[in-house]
Amino acid sequence: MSRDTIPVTVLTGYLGAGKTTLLNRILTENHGQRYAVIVNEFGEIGIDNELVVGADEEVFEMNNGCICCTVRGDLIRILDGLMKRKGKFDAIIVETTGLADPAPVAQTFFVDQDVGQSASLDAIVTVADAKWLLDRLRDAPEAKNQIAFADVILLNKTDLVSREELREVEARIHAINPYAALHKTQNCQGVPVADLMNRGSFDLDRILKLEPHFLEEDDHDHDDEHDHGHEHHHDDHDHHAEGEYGQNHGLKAHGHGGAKHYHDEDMQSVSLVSERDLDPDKFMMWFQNLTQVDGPNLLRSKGILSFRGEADRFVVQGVHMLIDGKPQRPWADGEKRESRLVFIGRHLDEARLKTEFEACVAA
Ligand SMILES: Nc1nc2c(ncn2[C@@H]2O[C@H](COP(=O)(O)OP(=O)(O)OP(=O)(O)O)[C@@H](O)[C@H]2O)c(=O)[nH]1
Repeated sequence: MSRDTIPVTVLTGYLGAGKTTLLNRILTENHGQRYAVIVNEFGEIGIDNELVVGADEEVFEMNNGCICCTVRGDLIRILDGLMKRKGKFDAIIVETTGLADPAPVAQTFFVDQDVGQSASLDAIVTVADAKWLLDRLRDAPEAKNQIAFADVILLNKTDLVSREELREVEARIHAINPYAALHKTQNCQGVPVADLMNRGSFDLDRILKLEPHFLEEDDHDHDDEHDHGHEHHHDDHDHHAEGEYGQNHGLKAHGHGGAKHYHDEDMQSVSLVSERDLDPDKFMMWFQNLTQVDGPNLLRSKGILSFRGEADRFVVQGVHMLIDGKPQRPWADGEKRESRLVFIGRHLDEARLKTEFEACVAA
């Protein structure tokens, strides 16, 4: 890696695995580094940037689209803009949506000339959810690429699984990618930041074995141009890891130049906003019930809420039916008190969610 280039860490992992938890850890630890942070979200209203701590860092939002498709141009523009302010930060962290395939994001640092001259991909760090990863490897195409392309993997949420389950997930990860450094974590703790950042661990040769066309220039825009055929790639090499990686049968793939790229087209997001305060009891009862009943389809929910009579903003999080809620910080003077909630999942009934959310407004 050239000394003149800014190292970039791509933080990936499926919905709700713990990316923001890790990002917050990195930003709050005393390591003397200054980071510029780019956060990409699938929902149209930004929640993640509000959950990132550390007022010192500048956080650039990229909402309403997936970084590896429609908003990849935004990534290039933000990176170009950052490069004009070199010297103000030591490294860049890009947190992708849980639905992003990291391949085209990584590719940006090699095929875009301007970006490649000033920034270099240091590592792809993937946070994997010990509880849900095996399910997602079965039904979510992006999850497998996130593991396959990783240089470092945090197998997180070890508290939610038994030792046997953990061993099984670990074996599965190892079968897909035996090269990545694997750390087992709870709340992404315990791995020194120095093991994650500025390691120069991105290994282009390995990626070229996975994705022989990785360095080819894009030959069309980054619009959602999906090829509905079945892709069977990487069948031609013999290592067991890549052999397993190649079994993405029946998934919808589209290309960015050479890099094939998988996407779950059924995934949708619903964003809800209320300018009127919510009733905490009504909301929590609805949210609990919804996540229990619709949990299998509701992969991720998160919101920042204004509860009637409460001085603090309230943050709710859900990954399937596991939910969590806590006060965050007081609403600031002059800050607009509004509630924002995002659901990401399959077969979501937007009209119903909206009606039910509105019914939680305090009387
Ligand atoms: N039980 C448990 N919960 C965790 C752990 N790590 C994170 N969480 C919780 O999981 C939820 C999702 O964590 P995030 O860090 O927001 O996950 P994310 O990957 O950034 O989520 P998206 O950006 O929406 O894909 C939050 O409620 C976290 O508090 C863990 O090790 N154990």
